[in-house]
Amino acid sequence: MADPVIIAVPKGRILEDALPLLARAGIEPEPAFSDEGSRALRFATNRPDISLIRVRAFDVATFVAHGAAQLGIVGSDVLMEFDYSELYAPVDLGIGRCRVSVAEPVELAALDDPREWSHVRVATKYPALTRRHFEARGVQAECVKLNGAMELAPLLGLSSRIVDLVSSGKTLKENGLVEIEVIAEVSARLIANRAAFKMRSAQIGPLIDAFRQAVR
Ligand SMILES: Nc1ncnc2c1ncn2[C@@H]1O[C@H](COP(=O)(O)OP(=O)(O)OP(=O)(O)O)[C@@H](O)[C@H]1O
Ligand SMILES: O=P(O)(O)OC[C@H]1O[C@H](OP(=O)(O)OP(=O)(O)O)[C@H](O)[C@@H]1O
Repeated sequence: MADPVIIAVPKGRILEDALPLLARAGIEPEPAFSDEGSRALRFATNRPDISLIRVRAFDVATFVAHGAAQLGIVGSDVLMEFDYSELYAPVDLGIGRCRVSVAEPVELAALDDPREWSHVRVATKYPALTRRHFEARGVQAECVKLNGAMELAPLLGLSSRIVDLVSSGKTLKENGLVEIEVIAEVSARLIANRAAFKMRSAQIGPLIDAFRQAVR
């Protein structure tokens, strides 16, 4: 039998919504997969030709881009940050909906005019996306890379603005920040390694179709 197709799935918040989607696509992982307490990283499924790995959200794109996994589920925020040419993102899965936005303290927003900026210092998990966004309108962005808790940066003087994910807006509100600009809408995508998609189309093509059907 051909090697199993490996699907990389992020742990964290997308995992919960990804499980019903996998089930609708006919993929039932072994029970340990949805047990956050399990230390295993690779899991079997009801399909002997498919196995799953559970990795950090940003690493899903890396595993698939390098062909270590053939398919993956990842937020479009991650795809925009990395911009990997080896990835093909054929299906919008409609889960993990949020937006990438610029935010700043309420008091600053009352006086601020973003059209006058020529330079901005931003704390973010998305430095490439942020630089690209501001460059497009002639603003130089100096990014301080953080991996979480971006909302603390303005409170503690690390940067006056942040670029982060916003969904309900609760995190911004509780930290005295307001959204001043939406950079992009985000949702999770099914991604495929382009070379694997070409070389193993008989295995991977029907799986992509199964995900397409599952989101209908
Ligand atoms: N508030 C949110 N609402 C909806 N989707 C979100 C939200 N926050 C994050 N996401 C989506 O879920 C993905 C993973 O986010 P999550 O917060 O689980 O990762 P993380 O904890 O930052 O990851 P890691 O622990 O690997 O750094 C994001 O890339 C994004 O696409
Ligand atoms: O607008 P809201 O509904 O409040 O959601 C936004 C929050 O969700 C994400 O963080 P998450 O909770 O995933 O934690 P993290 O800091 O580990 O990324 C994001 O980084 C924001 O902090």
